[in-house]
Amino acid sequence: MGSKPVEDIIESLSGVHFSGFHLNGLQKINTKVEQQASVAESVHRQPFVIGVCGGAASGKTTVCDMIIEQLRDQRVVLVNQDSFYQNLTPEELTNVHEYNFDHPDAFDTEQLLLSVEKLKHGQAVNISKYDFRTYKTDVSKPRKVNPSDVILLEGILIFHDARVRDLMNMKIFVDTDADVRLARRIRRDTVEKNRDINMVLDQYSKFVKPAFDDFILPTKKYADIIIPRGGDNHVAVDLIVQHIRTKLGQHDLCKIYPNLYVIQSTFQIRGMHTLIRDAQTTKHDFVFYADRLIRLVVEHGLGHLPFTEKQVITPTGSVYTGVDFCKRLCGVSVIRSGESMENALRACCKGIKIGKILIHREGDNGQQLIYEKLPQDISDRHVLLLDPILGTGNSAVQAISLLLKKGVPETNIIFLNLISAPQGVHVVCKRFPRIKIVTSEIETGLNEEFRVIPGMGEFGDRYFGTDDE
Ligand SMILES: Nc1ncnc2c1ncn2[C@@H]1O[C@H](COP(=O)(O)OP(=O)(O)O)[C@@H](O)[C@H]1O
Ligand SMILES: Nc1ccn([C@@H]2O[C@H](COP(=O)(O)O)[C@@H](O)[C@H]2O)c(=O)n1
Ligand SMILES: [Mg+2]
Repeated sequence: MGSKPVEDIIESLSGVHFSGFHLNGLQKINTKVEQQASVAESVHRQPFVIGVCGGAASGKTTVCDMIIEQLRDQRVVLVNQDSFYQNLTPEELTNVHEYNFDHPDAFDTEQLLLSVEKLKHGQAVNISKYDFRTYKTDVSKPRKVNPSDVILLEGILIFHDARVRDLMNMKIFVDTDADVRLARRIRRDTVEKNRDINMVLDQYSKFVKPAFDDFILPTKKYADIIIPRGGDNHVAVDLIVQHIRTKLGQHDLCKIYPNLYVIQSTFQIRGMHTLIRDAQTTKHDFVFYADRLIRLVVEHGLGHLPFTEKQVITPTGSVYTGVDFCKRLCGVSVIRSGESMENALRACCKGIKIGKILIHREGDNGQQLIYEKLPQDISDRHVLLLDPILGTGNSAVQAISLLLKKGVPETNIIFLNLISAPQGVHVVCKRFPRIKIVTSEIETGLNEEFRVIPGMGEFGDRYFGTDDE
């Protein structure tokens, strides 16, 4: 390898980076679909689970409906604790007015746990709807509940069992005055459930009120958020939805590594990814949409540079207090695919110096740095390291190690890429906890050939058009 000229190596670069599968035949991709799907299943994103508790008729369902309505662009499912009411024995059915529907034992909590755990792990479950008239859960055809981004768990005793509470990422208690709850309950039970008002009042004083005091109210302390006035409280619901959106926008890895930034996904961004990941996309379109995405990543990365305050006078003679760009910066591209990001960086930072690093994989010896050309004063600069794909993290570790050896402080390095495999993120973030990584999507993982999946193929070949047969 030592005798091979740099140009030859650049020519034969497909396979240098562990990034994306080679486009050497769709058959290869097809035979791997099953395996990729199983990997995808095992590393699926954890849904955000929200528990909504409160007394009967406090407005739990109403609050859930409001959240679902506001999150209509997300996949949200509502799981009602009512669906896990135990079926009554014939004897209990005969004396149904003596049955305590507000006691924790009235629910099949083991079944509820099983269902929610399955949903959390990305599996669909069948959940029956509870029928308040027949007191049965199995009368109607069970509803197939698919795994979703958000799971709302609603019920009077949903905070009672610690194991169920532990499945929740957020706990909401709907706090509505007892008289309002009673008034609503009377209306609901007499009108919707066709029950006799005396029975409703009897049930309330015998079971509902004592159970509220003994089992429901004591779980209010577990709530992260208490909503007074239930569905009338639009401000509280708006804040909750905002929080859920922030959490959904964050990849689980961002919670582990605070220096990992995944740019906020939009349908435009998803659309661009769809195009560049499609093996059928033409070179022209690939370059066009990759450039758009790269520009977004670069702009986001620049946002992490330090700034100084600056005041200017506007044409109206007013003072505008703004900021001045960081001047001491440079780019470093990892040849060859990283060079695809240089134009976007130049377009954003006029006259920016851009250095280059070439890393090659040789046999089983791992990555080898074989070429570097960096600005002499690089140790005084903030460095934007450019490589569109973070796969195993081996190339990134080589590149970052070189920068550190050149005296660049770890905190001055911002690594920009289009897609990152979790494995690469772990490797880089653990080894260099103070660098920043900015990416536009986190991948499912790596296949057995260490290629990123779902990935987008050999980026350099597709971008520079060297993947033609
Ligand atoms: N803010 C509100 N104003 C008026 N009626 C309401 C309000 N919130 C809920 N309700 C009514 O009260 C009843 C109980 O509300 P619901 O959301 O089903 O409570 P829960 O799920 O806690 O039992 C329903 O008939 C609903 O239409
Ligand atoms: N067969 C049943 C089952 C339950 N209840 C009452 O429903 C209340 C819980 O439902 P929410 O929608 O209000 O959360 C609870 O207070 C039970 O008493 C019932 O009346 N009949
Ligand atoms: Mg309800």
